[in-house]
Amino acid sequence: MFIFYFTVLRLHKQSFTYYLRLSLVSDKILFLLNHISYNTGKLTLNEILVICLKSSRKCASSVVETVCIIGSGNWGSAIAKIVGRNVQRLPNFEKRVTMYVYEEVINGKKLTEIINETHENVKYLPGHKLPENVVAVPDVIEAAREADILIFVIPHQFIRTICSTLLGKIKPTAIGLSLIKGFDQAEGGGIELISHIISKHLKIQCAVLMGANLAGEVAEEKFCETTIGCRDSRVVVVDDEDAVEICGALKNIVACGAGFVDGLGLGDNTKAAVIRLGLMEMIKFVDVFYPGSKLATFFESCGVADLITTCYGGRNRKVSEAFVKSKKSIKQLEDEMLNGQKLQGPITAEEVNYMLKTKGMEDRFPLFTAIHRICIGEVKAEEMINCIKNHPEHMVKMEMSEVVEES
Ligand SMILES: NC(=O)C1=CN([C@@H]2O[C@H](COP(=O)(O)OP(=O)(O)OC[C@H]3O[C@@H](n4cnc5c(N)ncnc54)[C@H](O)[C@@H]3O)[C@@H](O)[C@H]2O)C=CC1
Ligand SMILES: O=C(CO)COP(=O)(O)O
Repeated sequence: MFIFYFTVLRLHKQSFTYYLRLSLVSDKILFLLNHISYNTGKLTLNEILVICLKSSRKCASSVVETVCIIGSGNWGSAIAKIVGRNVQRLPNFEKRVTMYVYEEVINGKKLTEIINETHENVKYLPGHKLPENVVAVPDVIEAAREADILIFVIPHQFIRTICSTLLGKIKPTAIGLSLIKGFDQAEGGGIELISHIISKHLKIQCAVLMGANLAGEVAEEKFCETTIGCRDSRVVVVDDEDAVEICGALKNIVACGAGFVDGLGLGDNTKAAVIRLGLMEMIKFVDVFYPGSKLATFFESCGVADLITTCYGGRNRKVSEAFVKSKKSIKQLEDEMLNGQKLQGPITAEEVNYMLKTKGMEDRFPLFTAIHRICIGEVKAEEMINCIKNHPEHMVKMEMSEVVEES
């Protein structure tokens, strides 16, 4: 198994050959991203992609690929806007894109009907028109049945149900791309990556896309980067796809910590400390449980950039701040503040804690542990201060300075 990953900021003419080579096997997922280099004045990803597609064997054999988006929340709808537009202007894609919508009734009318009539997801991405070729479908089997490319973008707690519904109902040749940030609990006290659940249950390859991608800003077509992790034996770069995905899940826990700090009014210096210590725990987590990953991955968009954007502009931060100020439960605030959107951080903290506790390793990840305990009301948010002050990262530094002084 091999992987490639890239940060879109690196796209410029010099790297063209490199991407051309990669695209021969990864063209299916690259088409998503043309918006990212929007307005850079450099060779855009879309330009590269169009040329790549023309050179690919797939194009020569004129295979037409069908895309299905499984999910229609805030991020799912933003992605649908981009994908719907790109398939219209790229060859070799079926123009009709299906989008699975978890049906609900809004002001007496089904959300799927509203989307198909007004081309707007009025609940999860209001104010943005979706392309007319994006069709909302309430039955996930019907939405996915004909798809060659399945883009998974639902809150992570629903992935197992969706996978069991889709089992045996999709094309065996389909490939997956997961945009889902989170984990699931594995039997015996561990965690399972969402892309692994998809691959294992549906028996398809599944790449991941993670990055500093607040959906609202992406929908507004503001510049952003992202990181793709993709296993494909014909692509040789680094074997770090798990780390890309784990970054996306863990940063949501740290964002809750940043929200607690905001709620306590502790200021930007303290928040920066939480972000830094959170990053250190993310690195250690991957080192301990997924050894062999590359430190460089944490400096891609999926790592430090996503951590920063979520700790400043994300929903996990926002609700966690309100949690401290209001004394209501996280669940209550999620329902009151997010209008159906779902938080991933508190459940991910619980999943991670389930594993750390089973393995007797809570002490080695004190920030993740404290954030979980605060989320479930076991300790007060003020505990964050002790946790930061006594974090083992400081102890390591002290020991090192003592050694220097002694010598
Ligand atoms: N919103 C953002 O800025 C970003 C989100 N993500 C990730 O994308 C994933 C999806 O998040 P969003 O699109 O933001 O969703 P969301 O939180 O905005 O919306 C929740 C979605 O879940 C659906 N839903 C509710 N109950 C369901 C059920 N029982 N089964 C299936 N679906 C159900 C709702 O209909 C809605 O579409 C998450 O893992 C999130 O971390 C990643 C990058 C950015
Ligand atoms: O993942 C995100 C941005 O990349 C969104 O984070 P929130 O779920 O905290 O809004």
